[in-house]
Amino acid sequence: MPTLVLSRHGQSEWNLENRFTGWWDVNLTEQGVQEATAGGKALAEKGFEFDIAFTSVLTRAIKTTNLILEAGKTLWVPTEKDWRLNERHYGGLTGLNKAETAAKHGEEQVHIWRRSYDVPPPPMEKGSKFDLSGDRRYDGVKIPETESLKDTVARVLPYWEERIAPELKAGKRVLIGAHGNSLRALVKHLSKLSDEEIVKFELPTGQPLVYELNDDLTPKDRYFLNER
Ligand SMILES: O=C(O)[C@H](O)COP(=O)(O)O
Repeated sequence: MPTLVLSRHGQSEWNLENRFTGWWDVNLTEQGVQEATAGGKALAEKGFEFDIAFTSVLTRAIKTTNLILEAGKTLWVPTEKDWRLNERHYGGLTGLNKAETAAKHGEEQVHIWRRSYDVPPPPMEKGSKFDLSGDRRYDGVKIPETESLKDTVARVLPYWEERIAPELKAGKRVLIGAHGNSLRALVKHLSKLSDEEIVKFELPTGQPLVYELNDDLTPKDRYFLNER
C-alpha cells in the first residue's frame, strides 16, 4: 500500500511577520524549526519511513524536509528539489503585510486574492525588489508574474505525474515537504475536492498530512498525524 506524507514547512519569518511570501525565499523561525522537528519525531515514533523525498527550491521547505528526515535518522534519503513545488507566486503582493493590505484594499478583496480558486493577485511590477529574474535557481524557468491556485495546480500536477506518482506506483514511501498552496494542489487532485472545497482546506505549518493510497493512487485514508 503506497504511503505518502505531505508536510507544509514550519513557521517562516514572514509567516511570523504576516507578510505575503510566495516565491520569496525566507528562512524558518526557531518555532518553525521546532515544528518541523516535532513533525519528524512524531512520524518516526509512529513507524513512518521514507525511500524518497521531494521539496521545492525554497529554503523553508528544504529545511523542513531535512529536519523531518533528520528526526527519523534518515537524512541520507534521496531528495529532489523542484520549482514546481514552490508556493503559489504572490505577484505584486509579495512582501506586503497581510493586515495592512486588508486595511488598504478591504478584507473582502484580500480574501479573494488569498482564497479564490482562479483570481490571481495583481502582477509583480517590473524592477520590483522582489523580482526574481536573474535568480540562478530559475535558469530556464518562465517565472510567473502572479498565480492563482488554479495556475499553481497547472504546474504542480505535471510534476506529480512525471516524477512523484511513478515512485509511489513502484512501492516507494514518499515524503513531500512543500507549501500551503502547492500542497493544496495535490490534495485537490488526490481527494478530488471541488474548487470551492479546496480553498477552505487549511494546512497548518509543520503538521504532517498522511495519505494511505490504493495501488492506483486513489486515497484509502487521509489524516493529519496529530489527529490519530
Ligand atoms: O505565501 C504565503 O504568504 C503563505 O505561505 C501562504 O499564504 P496564504 O495563507 O495567503 O495562502
